[in-house]
This record gives sequence, structure tokens and C-alpha cells, in this order.
Amino acid sequence: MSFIFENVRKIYRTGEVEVPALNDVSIACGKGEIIVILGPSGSGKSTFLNVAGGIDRADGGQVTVQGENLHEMNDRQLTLFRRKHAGFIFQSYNLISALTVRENVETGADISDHPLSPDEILDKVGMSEHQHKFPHQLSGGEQQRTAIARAIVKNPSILFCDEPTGALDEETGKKILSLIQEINVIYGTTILMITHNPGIADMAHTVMKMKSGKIIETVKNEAPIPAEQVKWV
Ligand SMILES: Nc1ncnc2c1ncn2[C@@H]1O[C@H](COP(=O)(O)OP(=O)(O)OP(=O)(O)O)[C@@H](O)[C@H]1O
Repeated sequence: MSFIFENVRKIYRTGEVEVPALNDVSIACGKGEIIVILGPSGSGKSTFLNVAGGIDRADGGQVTVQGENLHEMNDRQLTLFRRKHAGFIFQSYNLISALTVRENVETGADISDHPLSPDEILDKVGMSEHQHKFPHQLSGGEQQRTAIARAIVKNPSILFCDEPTGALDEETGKKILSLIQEINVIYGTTILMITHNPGIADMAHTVMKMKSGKIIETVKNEAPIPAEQVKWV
């Protein structure tokens, strides 16, 4: 299993108000799967992803990712866990503006014990010809491809994607999804992806639907479709 949540709770407290962002969540997902999380705004999707990725801590229950119990880890161990296992792709690309495309990608390789070749990954994401440009010289899709390259060059076992196509048009978005699907197939990387686009669920092996901090439905898909056939909603 790539990750197991057992009765996980996460409560945000703002003054007197308590928001149960994860309310007794249990799920187990297999290695090498594409898992898509759907649900309305505020349903707990990002909280789930952040807890699974070791960015945030649960308040109760057990979280086991790649066989490691995140609940028992201190901050330093969580940092090492993220470095070893996790790649992150967010809607905002978070590239370093003073570094070129290639240098941004190399920052991903530098923190890994077993990185992939930056040349190979730049080629895979179609950014070799732009590798000496700076982020402000790139389109949104090119910036997202650079961010993906930086995440995958470290060879993570799980890629956490929070709305990776949210800011992109259909054509560029589908290219990014194809790339994510290709990474899943070639490297066996588990993909955990949040989206507001229900069409993207058709390319997943598992679809998790969330509402009010709970998983209300888990659907297994025996025949995920190629990303380019995704219905863009
Ligand atoms: N740092 C925080 N402090 C207080 N409340 C928070 C915090 N982060 C999230 N919440 C609350 O927890 C709940 C779940 O938020 P979360 O971001 O996980 O939802 P989401 O499904 O990812 O939403 P969206 O689709 O809008 O990104 C929401 O009610 C949100 O307001």
C-alpha cells in the first residue's frame, strides 16, 4: 500500500471556532495508482493531501505512507520523509525566479539520494529547448512543466498534485495530465491529485469523493482512459 489512513482527524481552531477538516477518514490505496480526489470547496481535499504528504499533521488516527508511520515522526523526521518520498506540484508553480529552468529542476535533483537525470526529465517534459530561460520568460504551461520536472527529477515514490491544471487551458492542461500519466506508467510513481474537474476522474485508478471532511465514496476504475481523452469540464 502506498498510503493508509485509519480514523484520521484534523481540526482547525480559529478562536472559539473548530472546523473538522478531516473527520474520521479511513482509506487504503495501492502503490503505483493514480488517485483523484474530488469534492466541493472546503470539503478537506487539500488537508488530506497535506497530511498524506507530511506537510501537515493529523490530530488523531494513524497515517502510514510508504510503510512509514507519519504520526510518530518529529519535524525533522517529517522533513526527511518528504525529501525521500514526496514530490509536490501546486497550482502556483513556486519556481525560483532568479534561477533558470534547468537550475530550478536541478534543485529537485540536489535534494534526492537517487535522482533521475535532469537532461532526461527536461526532455520528457518538453523543456530542453527552454532550459536556459528564466521563469518570467515562460508561458503558464511551460512554468507548470518546469515545476513538474523539478518534482519528478527527485524520483519521488508519490507525487502530490493540488489542482495541477487549474490555471491552464484545455490543450495545455491535457498535455500536463498526459505527462503525469506517463510518469505513473514509466516510473511506477503513485499520483495523488486534487481536481475540481470531474472529467479527470476517468484517468484515475481510484476516485475519492470528499464532503464535509469525510470520504463519502471511493470508486475503483478498472479501465482508466488516456489523459488526452479526458472530458474537459
Ligand atoms: N489553516 C487553516 N485554518 C483554519 N481553517 C482551515 C485552515 N485550512 C483549511 N481550513 C478549513 O478546513 C476546511 C477544509 O479545507 P481544505 O482546504 O482542506 O478544503 P478543500 O476541499 O481543499 O477546498 P478548496 O477546493 O477550496 O481548495 C475548510 O472549512 C477550511 O476553511
